[in-house]
Amino acid sequence: MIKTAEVVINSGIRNLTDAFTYFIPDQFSYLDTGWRVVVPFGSRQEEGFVVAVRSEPEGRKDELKPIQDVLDDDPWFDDHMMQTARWLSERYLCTLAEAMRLFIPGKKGIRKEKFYYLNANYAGIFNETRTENQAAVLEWFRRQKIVTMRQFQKEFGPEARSLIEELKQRKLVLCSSTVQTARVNKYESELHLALTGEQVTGILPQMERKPAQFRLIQALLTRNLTDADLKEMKVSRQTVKTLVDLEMIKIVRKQVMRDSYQNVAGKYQPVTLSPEQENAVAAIADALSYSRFQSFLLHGITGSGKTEVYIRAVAAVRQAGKQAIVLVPEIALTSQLVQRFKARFANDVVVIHSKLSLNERYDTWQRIREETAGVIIGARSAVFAPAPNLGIIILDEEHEFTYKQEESPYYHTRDVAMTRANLAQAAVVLGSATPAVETFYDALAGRHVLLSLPSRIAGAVLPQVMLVDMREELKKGRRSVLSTQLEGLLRDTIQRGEQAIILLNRRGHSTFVMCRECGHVITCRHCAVALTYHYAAGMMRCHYCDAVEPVPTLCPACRSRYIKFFGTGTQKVEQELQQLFPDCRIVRMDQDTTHGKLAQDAILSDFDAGRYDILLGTQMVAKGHDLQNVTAVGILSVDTILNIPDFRGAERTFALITQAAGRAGRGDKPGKVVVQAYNPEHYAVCAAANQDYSSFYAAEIEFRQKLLYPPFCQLIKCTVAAGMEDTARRKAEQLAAALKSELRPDAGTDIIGPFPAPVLKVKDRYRMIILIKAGNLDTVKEIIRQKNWHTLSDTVFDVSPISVV
Ligand SMILES: Nc1ncnc2c1ncn2[C@@H]1O[C@H](COP(=O)(O)OP(=O)(O)OP(=O)(O)O)[C@@H](O)[C@H]1O
Ligand SMILES: [Zn+2]
Repeated sequence: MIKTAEVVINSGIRNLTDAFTYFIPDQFSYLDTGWRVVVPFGSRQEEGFVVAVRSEPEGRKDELKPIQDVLDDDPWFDDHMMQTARWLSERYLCTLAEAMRLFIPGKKGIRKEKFYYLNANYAGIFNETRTENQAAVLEWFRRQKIVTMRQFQKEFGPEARSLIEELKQRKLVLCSSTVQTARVNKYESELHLALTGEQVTGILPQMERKPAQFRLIQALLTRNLTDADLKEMKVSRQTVKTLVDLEMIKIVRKQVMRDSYQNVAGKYQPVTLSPEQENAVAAIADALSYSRFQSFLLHGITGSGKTEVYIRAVAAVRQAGKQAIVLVPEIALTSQLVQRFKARFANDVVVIHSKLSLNERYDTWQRIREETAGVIIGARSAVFAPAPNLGIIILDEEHEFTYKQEESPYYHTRDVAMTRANLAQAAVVLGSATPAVETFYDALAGRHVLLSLPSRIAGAVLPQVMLVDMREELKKGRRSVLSTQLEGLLRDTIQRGEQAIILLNRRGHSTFVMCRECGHVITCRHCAVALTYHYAAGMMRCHYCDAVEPVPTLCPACRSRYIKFFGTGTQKVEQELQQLFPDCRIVRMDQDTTHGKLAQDAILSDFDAGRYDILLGTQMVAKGHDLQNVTAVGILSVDTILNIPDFRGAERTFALITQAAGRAGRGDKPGKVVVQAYNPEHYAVCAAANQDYSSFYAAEIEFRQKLLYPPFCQLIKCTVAAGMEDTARRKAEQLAAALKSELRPDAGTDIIGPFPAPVLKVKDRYRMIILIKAGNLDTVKEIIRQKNWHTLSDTVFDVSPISVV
């Protein structure tokens, strides 16, 4: 019998749904499910994941290719990860490899490197073809034996590439490639004593005449020393060498873990929990003590102290020797939370985010796997952190849409968290002031234990909200984007030396550029949307594909000169504010001002330190910040979201207004909020102005039930894209027809569309949408899988989409 492995290939190719069988050579006989390996695949070498091993008859050996190499010292995927990956691939219609790669740092575990060497038979050809230049290169090659392109470029500069190509064509130089793990460990040497303490005491007196050696040995008696320590102690290399040669001390190579958050620290100020916090913590701790799966919805109004509850729950988990994953919607906007956790748990905390280098990511993964890190903070991908001993997963601001991945696999972090925790018999805490409608529905149905924090900490109250009807303002002849009421509120606030936040969910200066004569709106060449005017850059920009164009002086349609800017973005509001309050210090925060790595952090901490009076920006300004001196918030026409034809429009509007309003009056001074709306009668706007989740939920759940939307049905959004509008339409119609004919009429499934996406063209691709609604998606998914529709290159199936448009 021989041993074989079923391997899925980590190549990122979506239509590679099958596993391939490889022969396991004797030296790798220990291989089992979950190992990462290198296998020959076509003419290349690829990374593969072993998903099963078998014994097969000897005869099979000749048909199979062998596994070439093994990537790690132990299996990367444990049993729970494997099960979670299988579940992901079932639920979200992706391949097993696509699901498994979510668990590894970076998308690939291997790196390919090409190297070049002289053709062994070169001598003959060499003599005929030498030019001076080539001779020099060949001579260099002969000395180097094997070179990489990088080494070659270093020696021969920018011409290197064409030189090598030429030599390759003449067969003077040959090329081959190797595969290496993508990971590069970092090591540091450390000095240790090679003698026992007793031996040292014996010889120390004799060393007094050698003060440098004496000092070094004495220091080593208390601790091991790094290079940095030696430098500081001014110990010379010679001293070290002498003692090493005498075998009194030894140099030990030690792996160092890179951690860019190592120096983030703060002082933890223990607080006395409010009775409600106390209840919540007790309920979670109770579930933890039984080590069984339990999920909680922590519904606490803004400023009710949810973070403190998370910290206590995590402390309980750590005390039990288990690990905690704390998920946040966006790491760049969460430095306050990270600081509070670092203050409490110091370097037991690791932070995962997209800007980590691949190597730091590997180090972080290692610390998690070895359980030397117990608190893992990160955005959605951190739900895949390889914690072997999981006790709790927390989702802060669980309603945020960033928890849904908008590319394949289209997973929702909340669902993954529930699945992982269930396997690990761990707890899940979903925290929010404005829970997702589906989450609250599940809590009422008993699927999550509902914990409430109905009041703000330490007697602080929710801010007073004033709802302003902007249509009335216009009737009164006020054309400014700021209502009279908001202008008054800002004036008072600044006069008192307090701060204000203004939210507008559109960046740029003007949201479209139009010819007044013929009505022509300037649109992107690649996308079916109007270009936005950006004042600072003096350019128009597409918010879908980032294309930039100059503002024309003449209308491209009618040659008129009456080009005008319409609509309002954050840049324009900034100008208007500056005109109204010339002495006021204003800072803007939106995608245009936050390109740098820590720009958002810097803006927030400057604002918190009082270096500005007004913080103005897109939704970024509304998220979770706890700023003591902010007493006023202005919310400008956020209800335009309601015009987007999507069933989550009301939920988004309610959450955004409530969260933004919740930034006011968190310190000891009361807050005031002005909400400017064009739809002030809409239940989402009214309920948000009253900061009343229950009345919003009651209205919203009725709407969802009436029109049959989640949680009363399940959805798949299918998008068909093509370079030509006709092609996209035809393909979508064919797919919709095929779906309908495959489904039995009584299957309780509804196929809607195809209809054009609201922005029909993005990046030169036309997009048609088909919506599949069903009480249960199992049959539909089975059909899609059988027909292999999910592997079509121009078709995407988004299971449980965040929006239907
Ligand atoms: N028991 C307590 N005693 C005193 N202060 C507390 C207590 N619990 C929390 N706080 C403080 O109250 C403030 C609000 O808490 P926190 O930021 O956790 O609220 P939150 O519920 O997360 O709010 P949001 O949903 O608006 O982000 C913080 O400054 C926090 O330090
Ligand atoms: Zn565009």
